Amino acid sequence: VWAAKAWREGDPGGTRAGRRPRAGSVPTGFLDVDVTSAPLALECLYTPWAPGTDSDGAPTPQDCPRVFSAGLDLTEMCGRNPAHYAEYWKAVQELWLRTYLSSLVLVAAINGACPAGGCIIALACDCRVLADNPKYHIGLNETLLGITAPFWFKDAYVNTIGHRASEQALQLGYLFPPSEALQVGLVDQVVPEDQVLSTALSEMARWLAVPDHARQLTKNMMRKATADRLLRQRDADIQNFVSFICRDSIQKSLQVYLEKLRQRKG
Ligand SMILES: CCCCC/C=C\C/C=C\CC/C=C/CC(=O)SCCNC(=O)CCNC(=O)[C@H](O)C(C)(C)COP(=O)(O)OP(=O)(O)OC[C@H]1O[C@@H](n2cnc3c(N)ncnc32)[C@H](O)[C@@H]1OP(=O)(O)O
Repeated sequence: VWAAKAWREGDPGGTRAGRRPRAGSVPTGFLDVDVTSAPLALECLYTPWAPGTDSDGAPTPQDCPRVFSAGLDLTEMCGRNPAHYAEYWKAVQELWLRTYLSSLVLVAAINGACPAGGCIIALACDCRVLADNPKYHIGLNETLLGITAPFWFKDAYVNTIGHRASEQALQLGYLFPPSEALQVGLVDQVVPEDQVLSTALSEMARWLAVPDHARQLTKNMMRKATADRLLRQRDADIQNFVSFICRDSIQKSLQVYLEKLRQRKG
């Protein structure tokens, strides 16, 4: 995810400088969210979680080829205690709210698989450019893990692809290949893999050409109601998540899913 400031400074690679956790950052287990300077924190957003990385530093696209984001780190939702789940979910909410409500222009350059939590971060951006590779699926696949997408994931989906398409895709846990993602409006452009970053930069230029104050006010006008819905019930959402994830049946489902992933690897 590239944010406007780094682009303006002509140094998108400068985003790498912020990879390591800094003082004031919240260890989320998938990304370090700087609670002291929200807009700055967004400059170093990369992927929530990707194979081969850990919470010591956010991965870069180069570190994890083929994966934009594997979604939320399932090991954070398995075999832990309720206090851990509550803290984790609060951080997930915080990440989404800050991304979704950012006044910066955010363009998602999606150069790999983008399931669930990865999709939700991409959806929080203003625009999505996806590499044309049949393996790069995007969508909310929670039901296939035996879990439910929270209402605010669903809201972001509905806002982007509409009610009927969301209803179907959410129930089926469907992951869209690039051509279908474009067709349904889940992404805005599908381009050859080596053109993802240049296309994202062109998109960024297009959005930045609009007077900032007008664009920001409009963005806020369009997004406020959705964000407010979560803001009004953040604590209840955390409690729902904790009681849901603590269920024996859900823990079992997640463990089975993780085990399948590990076996698939071997
Ligand atoms: C009625 C009341 C309702 C109340 C509801 C309230 C709240 C809602 C409740 C819960 C919502 C929780 C929301 C979760 C959102 C998510 O993001 S869930 C995560 C979804 N992600 C996935 O399904 C992706 C799974 N991964 C893959 O498909 C592949 O890994 C990949 C991304 C396509 C990459 O493939 P690749 O071949 O490159 O890598 P590997 O498959 O070999 O993976 C390597 C390694 O990584 C492990 N792993 C993969 N994904 C995850 C993950 N998301 N978390 C943790 N670990 C992961 C994989 O197991 C391998 O591990 P290793 O063998 O130990 O190296």
